[in-house]
Amino acid sequence: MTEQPSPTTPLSTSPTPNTSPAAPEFPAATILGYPRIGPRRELKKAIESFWAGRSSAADVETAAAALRTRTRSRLVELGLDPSNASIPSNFSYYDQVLDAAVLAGVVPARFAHLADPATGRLDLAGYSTLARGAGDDLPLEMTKWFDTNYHYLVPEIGPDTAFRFADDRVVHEFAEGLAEGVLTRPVLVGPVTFLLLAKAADGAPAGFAPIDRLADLLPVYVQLLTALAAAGATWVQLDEPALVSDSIEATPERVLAALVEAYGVLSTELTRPNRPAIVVAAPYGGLGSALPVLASTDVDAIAIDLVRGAAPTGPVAGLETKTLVAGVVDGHNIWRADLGSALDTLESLRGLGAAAVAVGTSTSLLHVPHDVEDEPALDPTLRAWLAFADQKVGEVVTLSQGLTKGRDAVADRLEASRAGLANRTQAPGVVRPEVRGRLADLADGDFHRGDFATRKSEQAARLQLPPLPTTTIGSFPQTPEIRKARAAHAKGDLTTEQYDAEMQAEIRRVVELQERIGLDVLVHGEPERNDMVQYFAENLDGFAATQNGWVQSYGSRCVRPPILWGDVARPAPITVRWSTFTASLTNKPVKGMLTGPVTILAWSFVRNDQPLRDTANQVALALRDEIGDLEAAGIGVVQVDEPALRELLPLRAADHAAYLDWSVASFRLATSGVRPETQIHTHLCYSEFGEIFGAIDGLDADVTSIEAARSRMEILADIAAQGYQRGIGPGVYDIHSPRIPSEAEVTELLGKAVGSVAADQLWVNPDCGLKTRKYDEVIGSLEHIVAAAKTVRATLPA
Ligand SMILES: CN1c2c(nc(N)[nH]c2=O)NC[C@@H]1CNc1ccc(C(=O)N[C@@H](CCC(=O)N[C@@H](CCC(=O)N[C@@H](CCC(=O)O)C(=O)O)C(=O)O)C(=O)O)cc1
Ligand SMILES: N[C@@H](CCS)C(=O)O
Ligand SMILES: [Zn+2]
Repeated sequence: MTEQPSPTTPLSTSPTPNTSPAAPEFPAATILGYPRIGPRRELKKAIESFWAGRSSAADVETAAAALRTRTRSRLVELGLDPSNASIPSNFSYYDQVLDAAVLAGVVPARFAHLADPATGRLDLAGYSTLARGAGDDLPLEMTKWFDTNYHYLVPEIGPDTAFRFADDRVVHEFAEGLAEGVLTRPVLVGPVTFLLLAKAADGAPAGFAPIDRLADLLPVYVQLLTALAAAGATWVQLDEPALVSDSIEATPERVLAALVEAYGVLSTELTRPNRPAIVVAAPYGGLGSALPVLASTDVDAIAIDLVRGAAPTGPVAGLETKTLVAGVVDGHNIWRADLGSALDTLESLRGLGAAAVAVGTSTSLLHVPHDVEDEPALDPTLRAWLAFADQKVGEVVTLSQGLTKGRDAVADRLEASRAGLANRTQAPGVVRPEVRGRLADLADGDFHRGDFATRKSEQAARLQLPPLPTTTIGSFPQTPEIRKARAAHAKGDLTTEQYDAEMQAEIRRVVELQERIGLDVLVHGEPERNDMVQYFAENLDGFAATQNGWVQSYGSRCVRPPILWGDVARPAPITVRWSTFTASLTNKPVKGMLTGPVTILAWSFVRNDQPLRDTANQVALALRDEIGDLEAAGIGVVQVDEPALRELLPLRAADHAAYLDWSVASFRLATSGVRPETQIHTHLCYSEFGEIFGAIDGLDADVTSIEAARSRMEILADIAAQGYQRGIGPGVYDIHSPRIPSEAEVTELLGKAVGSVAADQLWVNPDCGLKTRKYDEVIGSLEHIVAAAKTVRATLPA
């Protein structure tokens, strides 16, 4: 964030014809992006230290620059060419969509005072405030990035938003690479996706959509491309994943028209060498009808996802002037590629008539950990089946050599790939007959509970709850002490007995706190869990956990997705001792807490050798046994979280029904073995749920808690309109923000809720778990929630 960008100049209204000289050759091997957080989460540590006031913005910049240097030199070492734009420059301090907003000066009015009045630029503190909020000023909304566990910040755009080229960090980082002898390829969110992912700013007239502002935004991209060309960039990558999704709030015609307009302007308004050559990348799925449209524009290369999407079956008009970048190496999962069949695919693409075919990854490698060689504790047999980001770079390089020099040139690596895959099918644990037998014996009755009315009255008699019962979603703050204890236990500095005693002490504190605040259904707070998926994976057969396999989930927050490699079974009860210990501390009902099968799959790297339905049902059977044990131990309420139910929804509408069929069935398989008086809850968050409302109903949970605070309960009207009968807990406290909602605010939200759904359906709870919050925020918020529930209860007819 150093140099001054040039002031905005208006675009001429009639594009000049494209008279550019031929584009420079696209690199034969590339990746669409590389992890940004660092192999030891260096960026997370640097930025969190800045937020905590322990270091300066300059310290963060030093750490970030070191990370970028390391990335460039590592990619050269792995075989990418430093001289031909094969190395992406895709750094971000928090999120690439936020970066695009900041680049274009899209700062919501509530944060406008943070920007430099002359340039519109934000410093690191201002940039962080957009992401994290300040006082009563809410941060940008965060939501799922396509069907991944990455989350982006949603830009707010209105009819009057002034676009300007406000931040040239991308240019600066390009120049930084060049100074080190590496000609990188800057990567940005493309203009169409940027606007399609944005939401209308508050106060925008009905019917306004951010994509209506495309013509006003494009001059910023023109200026950016000009600045990049002046700095020496030969290629720029514009990511347009919105093109592969049907869940975008615009008609397909509108999206395609925007595509033509955007790339028409960008490729003809400027002629090379006044702009870099443009590669448009479409990760996460097939382009469908957008491919011929994109091919008809003057962009210079198109990167397609051939892991999720299929190659076109015949020549595509317009491709003859473009490079087709074939994403044959999976950027989204960690299995080693079948190099032989990838080469078959690459060779077949020659028939499409493209000017050249280059080898790439299907998506950015943002979604996979850095290096499998950094996992010394992994079983060597399993390790040989895996490719993390660094190994995928090697695969891309090998494939490009195979494509250009012939298979003989890479025969040894093709053979190693084949042998690795052959061994995978034979290894012990991959197929367990007893698990397969149990699945084969399932009958329809295993997926259904009895009727809801009976369940409702039996549960009411057992639980004796007041109207508008209050509860939380499960986790309480994961304090540094808890994390330190877990790290010490892992190192052997704390015995298991000592560790368990510390966790029990934490549970005792959490129970006392909930009783003091007056919550109705208590939780144990999940202190013993490093993560809601990893913890279960560590306790189930068929999974492996990593030590350093961190993947960015949002901002500075990371996860270590487990590797689901074999048939899944539960060797012993997992949560029962924690829940029964909790129940022994209180007379109030205690809610057992589990993660559901779909979410366990969504947040793991899942085996790709059998249908997801079968893997989900294996996980579901393990959970069904766990729920049975909780019930037998006297736990009357069990919550099975499915925050990722919406995340795995396929991007193409045609694939929805099949997905919802298996995902809903796996939840029901997990939860339908209980007696009517046992209350099953589920919890959903991090997404818009309108599209899958029928599936939520189909889960047949007695109570569903759902994110709603930020959208001010809008979802409830839909729920009521659909005749939903079961319990519903719309979140009244946005846990993504450090802000403590006032009692009056929660009372107002609850008042709205009782106006939408029947009071006897309504539960009162936060939006999500409290693990990322601090105790001082949580205590105040929960006190306000309980007080508001009491106030609204008093208004209900007797
Ligand atoms: C609910 N969400 C989740 C998603 N995905 C998951 N897999 N899990 C989720 O909960 N997706 C949607 C949402 C939002 N996403 C996230 C993702 C990540 C976090 C989060 O808080 N991550 C933590 C790391 C959690 C973890 O694994 N903790 C471990 C290790 C902790 C650690 O860093 N240890 C230190 C040593 C400790 C010390 O000495 O102080 C180390 O290893 O260096 C644990 O607790 O044991 C994060 O910090 O990023 C939240 C929501
Ligand atoms: N039970 C989990 C759900 C998060 S989505 C928690 O409370 O953290
Ligand atoms: Zn949640």
